[in-house]
Amino acid sequence: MFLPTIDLSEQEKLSNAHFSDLVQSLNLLGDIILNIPTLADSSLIKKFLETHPIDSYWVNPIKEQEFTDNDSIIHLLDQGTEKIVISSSKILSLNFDHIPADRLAVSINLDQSKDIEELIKKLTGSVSAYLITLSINSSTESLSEDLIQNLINLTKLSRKGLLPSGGQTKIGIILSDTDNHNSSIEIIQQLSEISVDLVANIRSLTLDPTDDKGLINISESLICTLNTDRSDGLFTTLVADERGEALGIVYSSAESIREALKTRTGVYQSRKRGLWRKGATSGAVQKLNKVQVDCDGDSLRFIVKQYGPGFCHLNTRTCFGNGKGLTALEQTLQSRKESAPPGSYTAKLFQSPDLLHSKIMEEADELCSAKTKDEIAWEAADLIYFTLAKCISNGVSLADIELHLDKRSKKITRRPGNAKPKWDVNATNTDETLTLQNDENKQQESQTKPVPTSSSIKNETIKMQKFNLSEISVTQRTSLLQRPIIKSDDIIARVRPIMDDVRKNGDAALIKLTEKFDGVKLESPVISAPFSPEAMALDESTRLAIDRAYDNIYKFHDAQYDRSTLVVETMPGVVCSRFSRPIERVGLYVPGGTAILPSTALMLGIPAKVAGCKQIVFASPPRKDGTVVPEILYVAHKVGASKVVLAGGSQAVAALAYGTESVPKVDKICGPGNQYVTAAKMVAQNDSSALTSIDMPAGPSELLVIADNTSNPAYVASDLLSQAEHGVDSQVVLVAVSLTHEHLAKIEHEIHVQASVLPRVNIVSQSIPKSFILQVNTLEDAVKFSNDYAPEHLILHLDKAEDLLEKIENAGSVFVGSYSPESCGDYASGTNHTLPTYGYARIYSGVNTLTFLKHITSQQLTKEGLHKLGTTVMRLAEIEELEAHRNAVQIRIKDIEG
Ligand SMILES: NC(=O)c1ccc[n+]([C@@H]2O[C@H](COP(=O)([O-])OP(=O)(O)OC[C@H]3O[C@@H](n4cnc5c(N)ncnc54)[C@H](O)[C@@H]3O)[C@@H](O)[C@H]2O)c1
Ligand SMILES: N[C@H](CO)Cc1c[nH]c[nH+]1
Repeated sequence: MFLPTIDLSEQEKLSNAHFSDLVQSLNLLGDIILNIPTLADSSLIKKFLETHPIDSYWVNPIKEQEFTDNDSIIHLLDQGTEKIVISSSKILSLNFDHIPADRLAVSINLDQSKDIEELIKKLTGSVSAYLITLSINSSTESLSEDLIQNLINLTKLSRKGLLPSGGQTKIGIILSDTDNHNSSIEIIQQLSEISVDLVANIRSLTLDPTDDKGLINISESLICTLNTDRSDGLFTTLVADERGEALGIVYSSAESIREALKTRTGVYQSRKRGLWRKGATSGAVQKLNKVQVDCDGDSLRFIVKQYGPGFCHLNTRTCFGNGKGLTALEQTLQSRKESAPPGSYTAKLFQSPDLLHSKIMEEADELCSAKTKDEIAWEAADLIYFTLAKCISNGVSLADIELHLDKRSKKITRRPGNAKPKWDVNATNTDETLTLQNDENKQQESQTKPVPTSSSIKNETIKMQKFNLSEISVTQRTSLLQRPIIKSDDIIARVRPIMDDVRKNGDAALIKLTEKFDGVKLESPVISAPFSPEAMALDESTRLAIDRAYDNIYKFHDAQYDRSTLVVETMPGVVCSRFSRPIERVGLYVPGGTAILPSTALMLGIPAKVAGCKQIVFASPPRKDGTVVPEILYVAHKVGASKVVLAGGSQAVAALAYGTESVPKVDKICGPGNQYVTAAKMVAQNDSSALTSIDMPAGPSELLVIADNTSNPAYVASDLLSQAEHGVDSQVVLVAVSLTHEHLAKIEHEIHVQASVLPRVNIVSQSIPKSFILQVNTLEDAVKFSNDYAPEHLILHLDKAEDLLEKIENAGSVFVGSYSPESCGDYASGTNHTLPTYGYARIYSGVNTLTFLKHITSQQLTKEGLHKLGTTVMRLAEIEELEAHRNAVQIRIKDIEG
């Protein structure tokens, strides 16, 4: 057909209603070429598009191009230009290798180019269109046979293969005699037979069939290129919606095409009733968005926006029934927006932007944690539902979204794709970004990574997500109970080679890995007792605080140790007993990644000492100067530790499990830590050759608070923040029991205000939004949720909080009433702070004195006792067909009985 051009330097002159009308109709038919004088005049494009938003355009800088690099070309392509037209001389002198062929067109003047065949051969595969200027005699009615033959040769040459992304090279002919249009329809037809287009300026085009100024009629230009093998001469026409989904099949005639292009509505040719203006009687009218011709010119596709109940006369969306998937969801959401049945959840989402916000965040988070194919599809469906609800409530359709996607796909400059600091899961833990391969590069990267600062986040409200138990489904409740999935397999795959390295290469590996992960080059990885007084020197107040904490923790853990032997005579002459013995050698891990925790040294060292472990070895990541903090060394000294290993993560766990030249192998490894520490403990426990056990999985800190209207909002907020500050992966939960709106708002306000001034605001501003408030109506619901969640810490901010204790089934440690902040348990009241997380409180206890003990049973039978029990034992051995067992009793019984 033709490729229309518009000279943007003339747009002032052209801007009138007739011109706009023409532009809109040309936009229905395909690409429009925008001529600008030079690349420096690209502002003309912006100005034009502001008043004439067209879907797809090429840019043709028509004067000799003065650029020496192609930055301005890339900029235009990034902005949405479909193709840029470059002159043949420029395209050969500059390097356009990194611009896809699809986006480049070449202008060639046939009279001035000496060896056009050679040129086309050179450019094949690098460009997708040629605009060839021909000078022909203005009185020529049609193109000469020679010229046509010449063009056929060029066409064949330039279309030797298909383009890299499919399709064939486009060829447009610019006739240098632009003022003679009389013959143009014939020429268009001639050219279309060899699949070449005429390039025609908008000034030479018209929509008016009665126009006698010799202009080219747009509708006739289209019609003359179509062919049909139907006996009725009609063209099969596929009608599709804005997203390309087929609505039905109809027919078009020359007359209906003229009408459709003129009115820009769906007009077709009914085989029974003649010209058919779709929706004229039913109201289901169509706005015409595009008219496309198929690859061999015998059928059409009309892209339309369908109004009314649907395209089909049966009132369905399409002649093939109603849509499904995204289309159906969009329709449902749209109809809920217009009129929702009572109780509709979707309608509620439309009315509550906060709820919608929370759900989108929640679903995005769940999608990130999903692992299996099914889980991912399920979570993605949830996220799409809530995302589309947000779109529809704001008048955004799926087609609008797809338009953006298509626009983006045109960018040839790729964005770096980094996450914003707020969402960068590695932003606060530089260690996390390290991988086993390419560690050095990554380490540099992580050190320069921006971490959100208090000033960068102070404008955002730091708030938890909010749910109401009475409004969520059972599945949603279950998902609230889940912690972010631990990617055990991935992490285990990371820690195994580290552990193998330490196992094989001992101290050398430990020193190397400490340099790699903690950035410290050590001479020796171990400090041995007696520790130097200078290395554990403390100021008075610190020493007193540690001593006070030590005494309380010691007192409570000592009281747990029942040193007596349990003796039970199960029947006369049969005495069974049980006594405990300390585990001989224990390794105690004290975390030191995001915060150094001497309190953990107390929590692990004291019960080990109380139990009487003979060898206590601490491990903790060293400080940057290669030392360990004096507080940890002081505690190590107080509990009688023999060594402190200056290492963290999985390498420290491996050294304790297998031993190295300077680290003694231990029998049990205890202590909390990040995912690498936890995974390494699990690997060590499962390696029978290490013969090592562990305490439990003690991962990222957790807290659940149950609060009623008697609670103090400031206290509640302070408790939640105290655990949220541990790490970006900490999770805190507030179960609000019939809280008034005002009370809950006060707590939320306190959370934001207190969080904003914390030194670790960068951490809480990430962990708090991942945490949630659950509003419940009754205390029973609150306790049930808490028991199902099995939190590491549980705080009861309730009237008569102590009465609730008997109902608590699963929790690591409970804090009763408003004067029992969790921090007391973290440091000094006496209970242990190394507690099960991830819901393991269902099955594990926190660290206690028994953690460091094992129990041995013993028994002694008298002659009479054996005589009495003998027949029972022999019969059971007989049942199991274990003759030697039976015999060991019988041989004695025989003697006893003589
Ligand atoms: N559940 C409990 O009882 C309890 C008690 C105290 C602390 N905690 C938790 O313990 C955790 C402590 O974690 P942390 O990171 O601060 O200290 P950490 O000592 O557990 O881990 C730091 C070490 O991790 C290793 N590491 C880091 N990135 C690595 C990578 N990419 N590959 C291999 N190894 C890597 C390094 O060797 C580093 O020394 C926190 O989540 C905190 O909430 C839990
Ligand atoms: N709350 C942590 C256990 O999850 C322990 C701790 C150490 N220091 C402060 N707190």
